[in-house]
Amino acid sequence: MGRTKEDASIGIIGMGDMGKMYAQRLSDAGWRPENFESLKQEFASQKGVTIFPNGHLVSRISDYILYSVEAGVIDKVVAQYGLSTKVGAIVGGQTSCKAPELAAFEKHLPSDVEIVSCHSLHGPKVNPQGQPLVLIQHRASDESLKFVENILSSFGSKHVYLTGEMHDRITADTQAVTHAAFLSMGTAWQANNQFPWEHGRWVGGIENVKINITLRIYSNKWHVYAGLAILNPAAKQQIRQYAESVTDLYKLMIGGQREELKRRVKAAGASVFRPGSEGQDLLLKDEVLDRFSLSNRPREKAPPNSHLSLLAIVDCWSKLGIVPYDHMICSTPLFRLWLGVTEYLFRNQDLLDEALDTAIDDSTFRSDDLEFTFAARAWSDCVSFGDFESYRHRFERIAEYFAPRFPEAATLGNEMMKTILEKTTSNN
Ligand SMILES: NC(=O)C1=CN([C@@H]2O[C@H](COP(=O)(O)OP(=O)(O)OC[C@H]3O[C@@H](n4cnc5c(N)ncnc54)[C@H](OP(=O)(O)O)[C@@H]3O)[C@@H](O)[C@H]2O)C=CC1
Ligand SMILES: O=C(O)C(=O)Cc1ccc(O)cc1
Repeated sequence: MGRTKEDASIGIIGMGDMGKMYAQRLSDAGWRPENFESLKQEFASQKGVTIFPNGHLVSRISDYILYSVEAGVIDKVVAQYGLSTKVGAIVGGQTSCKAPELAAFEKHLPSDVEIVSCHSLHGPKVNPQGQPLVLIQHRASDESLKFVENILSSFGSKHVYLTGEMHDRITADTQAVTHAAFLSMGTAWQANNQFPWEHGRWVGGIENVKINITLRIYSNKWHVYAGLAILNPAAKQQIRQYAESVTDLYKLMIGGQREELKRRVKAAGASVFRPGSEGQDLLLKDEVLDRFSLSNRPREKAPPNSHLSLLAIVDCWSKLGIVPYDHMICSTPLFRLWLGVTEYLFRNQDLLDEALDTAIDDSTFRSDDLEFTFAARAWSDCVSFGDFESYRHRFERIAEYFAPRFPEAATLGNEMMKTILEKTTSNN
């Protein structure tokens, strides 16, 4: 069948945040009866978008059908609508973990249907221009891949071609472990009953990024983070290694093993931040980091921090043989910020030594670091057990604690993301 972008009909099943973002940029969209009326109103003025009452009606008329539902329900939803797919159509998914999505397609779609999946590596409020967009030619001709590429070209994203397996391995590094670190920071702050920026110890620079990103994650939907961690086989091992690195380093800190701590952290640093990179520009700089503070204390008053979360991610990358710069092409904004603050610490020897000495000499951080260690292990267990409900429970309990602060953090966080993203593109 001769398909051209102009006469193609595109259907989206799952009109949540990402589905709506796609629909606004693309064509036809479909939804289920309970949301039908409100979506019809919401999209009434959007030219070229038709809201249908369910996924059957979307599937039977669309040339490209995109499932944009929670990763945890993909099998159920494809089982529901897959058989209604138009003969010869192409199907894809926008879920964050491809193993269950592609398995659902193989299991439930008729054999004449081709499969080209995708994944926008950013949230629904980030401008897709220049951000990575993964394309997976799973069961499709080159012509069909081109057709999908053409449809999605209006996003202006950078196309990255991967298999489903490669996608899951890379996003376990870039997304799942990054989220585990920020989730653990929020858990530790909540356990110690502190809004960190109201506390003299948590101000300026790196701390701004930690706080803003943590609040950003907790103000989002739990299922996005649960799905991409629990359903991704590679993520469990990596999150476990992060928790082990946190625990090992914490034990060295409370044991007063300065030399061993320094040796281990510096060896890890040398394997991640290879010699020769000293002259390169840092992803993040002081003036950018300092601009987005929820606290009103100036930088000079910011006392040193042990930065256990950052020391541990470098130890974790080193233990897993991960060179994070290799993943830049397939990175999310949060990952680039996370790498940016880590690099900021590790490429400044004075700052790194100060953090390591603080970790040994200054007991002010012990209770925070203890709670952080508990939290990293608890999130790792939660992901390993694969229990969505306990993940949800943990996430929502902590989100509730920070909820009164979401509005101010969102305003500042959005500005911070925008400014920092301009400086940390996936080209770096
Ligand atoms: N948010 C993000 O930052 C990103 C998310 N993703 C991925 O995109 C996917 C969607 O995420 P997001 O949009 O944020 O989440 P949302 O919760 O906003 O959207 C999911 C949507 O799927 C709908 N849905 C569930 N079951 C059905 C069904 N049987 N028929 C029709 N619709 C159904 C839900 O409807 P209802 O609410 O009525 O149940 C909901 O509107 C996820 O897999 C996520 O991992 C990818 C990149 C970024
Ligand atoms: O940047 C991040 O890691 C986010 O938290 C936003 C996000 C969430 C899920 C995705 O599949 C892609 C991006």
